[in-house]
Amino acid sequence: MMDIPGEIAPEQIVRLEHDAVVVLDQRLLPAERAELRCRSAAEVADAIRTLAVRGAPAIGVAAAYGLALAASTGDDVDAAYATLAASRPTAVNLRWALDEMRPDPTAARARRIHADEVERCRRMGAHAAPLVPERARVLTHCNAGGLATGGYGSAVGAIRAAWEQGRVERVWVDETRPLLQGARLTAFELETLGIPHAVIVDGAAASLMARGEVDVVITGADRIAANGDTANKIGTYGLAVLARHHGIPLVVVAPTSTLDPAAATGAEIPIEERDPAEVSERFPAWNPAFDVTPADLIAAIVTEEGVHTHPFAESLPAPVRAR
Ligand SMILES: CSC[C@@H](O)[C@@H](O)C(=O)COP(=O)(O)O
Repeated sequence: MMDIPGEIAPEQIVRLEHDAVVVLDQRLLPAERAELRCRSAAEVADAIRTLAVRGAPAIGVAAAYGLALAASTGDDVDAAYATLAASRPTAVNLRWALDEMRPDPTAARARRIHADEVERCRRMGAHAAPLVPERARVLTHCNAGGLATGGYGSAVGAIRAAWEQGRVERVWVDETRPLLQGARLTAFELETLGIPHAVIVDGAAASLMARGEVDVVITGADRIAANGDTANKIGTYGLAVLARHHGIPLVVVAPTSTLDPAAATGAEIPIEERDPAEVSERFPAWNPAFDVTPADLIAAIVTEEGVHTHPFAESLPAPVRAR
C-alpha cells in the first residue's frame, strides 16, 4: 500500500536507534511534531507512563524496543523487563510484547514485532470493513489509529478500510476526556486520511444516537478477557450501553496481542487509575483511565484472524506468538 502524504509512518511513531528508542511525542500532537529520545529502558517506561507513546499495541512495541535497547547497551535485561512491565497496568500488549522479547531481546525481534502489529492492523481492517453499513455514520472513542498501534490503526484502520470501500459517510469523534485522544489524535489522523469527521464532546453521543445519526460504534481495546469482556478507554462502557439502548452495533477491533485468555472475565482486568489532576487541578477527582464493557454489549470482536461473535469464549482465537 502506498504511503499517504502526511500520514505518519510506523518508524516515525516509534523506532529503535543504536542508542535510543525514539518516539513521536503524542502529548504535543497535533500542534507540534516533536521526537522524544529515550536512552534507557527506564526512559522508555517514563515515556509510556506519561503517554508520550500510548495505545495498547504501540506501548507493546515501545517496550519491545526498550528491552532491545537494554540488551544492546549491556543493562540488566531482567530489571529493564520489570521497569517496562510496571509502566502501565491495563493494556496486556505491554506484557505480551515483553514476554515475546525475553528469550531473544534483539533489535531484529523488536522490529519484527512492530512490523507484525502493523500487518495485523491491515488484516483487521480488511475483516472489519464489510461490517460497516453502506453510507455509515461511524462513532469512535479515544484513539485507536496508527499512533496507537505503531501504524495503520485498529478501529481507525477498520474505518479507513471501510472508507476506501466507499462505505463511510462520516466519523463522529468522541473528544475523550480528560486527555483528548479523540479530539487531538483521531481527528488529526482522519484529517490526514481525508475522511469526513466531526469532534463531539463525550456527552453528546446519546443525543446523536437518539437523532438516528449513528449507524455503528467502532472502538479499539486494551485487554480482552476470555469471555469477551473488553477494557478500553474510560467512556467506552457508557457508549456500549447507549448503543444497546438505541439498537446500534458496537464492534471492537483489536489484534490477538490484546487478548488475555488468563483473565476469565473483565473483573480480572486491572484498571489504571491516573493522577486526579488530569481531571481537576482544583478539586478532588477520580481518574480511571479505562472501563470494562461486558461482552454482552459487544456485537463482534475483530482480530487479524477474522470476525468473532458470541459466544466469545469459543470464537476468540489464541494470542499470536512472535515469529
Ligand atoms: C489501538 S489502541 C486501543 C486502545 O489502546 C485505545 O482505545 C485506548 O484506550 C488508549 O488509551 P491510552 O490511555 O491513550 O493509552
